Amino acid sequence: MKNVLEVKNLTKIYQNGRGIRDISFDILAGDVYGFLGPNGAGKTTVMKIIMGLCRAQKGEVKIFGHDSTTQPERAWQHVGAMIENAVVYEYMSGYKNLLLASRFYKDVTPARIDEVLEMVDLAPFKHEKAAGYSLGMKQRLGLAAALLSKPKFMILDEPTNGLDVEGTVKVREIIIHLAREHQVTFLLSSHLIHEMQMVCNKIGIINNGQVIKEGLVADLLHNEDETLESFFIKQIREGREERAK
Ligand SMILES: Nc1ncnc2c1ncn2[C@@H]1O[C@H](COP(=O)(O)OP(=O)(O)OP(=O)(O)O)[C@@H](O)[C@H]1O
Repeated sequence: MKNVLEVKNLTKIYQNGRGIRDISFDILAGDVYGFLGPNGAGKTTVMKIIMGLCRAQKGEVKIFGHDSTTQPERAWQHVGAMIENAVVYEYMSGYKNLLLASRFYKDVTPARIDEVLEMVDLAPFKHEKAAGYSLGMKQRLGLAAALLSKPKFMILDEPTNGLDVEGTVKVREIIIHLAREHQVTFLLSSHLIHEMQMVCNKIGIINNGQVIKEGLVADLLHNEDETLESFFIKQIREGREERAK
């Protein structure tokens, strides 16, 4: 199985002394990799570095074998990402927002814009100004933008942030469909651990800027009663007790 993402010894310490330390992990083709961690653990920082939105002090990132610092265009060529909040121009319609986003890519046609609007259930609202969209609709517009170029690897930071139950289920269905039918590989972060258990085959738990546990969900959960949520809480509490010693 080929490596889609290789992260090695990534370190970034902000001026306040917080950040991430020596983070390493790989994502293989076909993985739906869930990044789990409490608030402030470092998930967004890792994703931002992978996408070149901030710079690491140490370490390297390779995407499809291309170094993100020395070969950024090749590294990000087949990547779709939504990190932190969706970038939405409020004074434009949903459709025009996507038209603007499509200029970054060579082959995105108006038909593809309509296709992604359908996928995220925004087609009926496509000519309305985004200023009138709810938070969940803006989030779905951001996801539509990330889907535009038919990426082979998607990085989604809290993709269900602000979505209602139906929106959350919709995002889950999109991820499962793309992973199964189109072999799209994913790196996802979410606080909704139950959601992550439904879509991810592999997880990495990050706490205090370090990966403290990683593996296939099927290998990590030892008995039928154990859920990803109970496993996660156990790891975080054990880590806290260890640090208190
Ligand atoms: N620009 C910044 N300046 C200073 N500190 C920062 C900055 N961005 C993040 N941090 C700190 O780095 C640590 C990791 O933050 P990060 O946003 O990566 O965590 P996270 O796991 O994504 O959190 P959340 O689940 O709350 O989104 C936190 O302690 C945070 O306060």
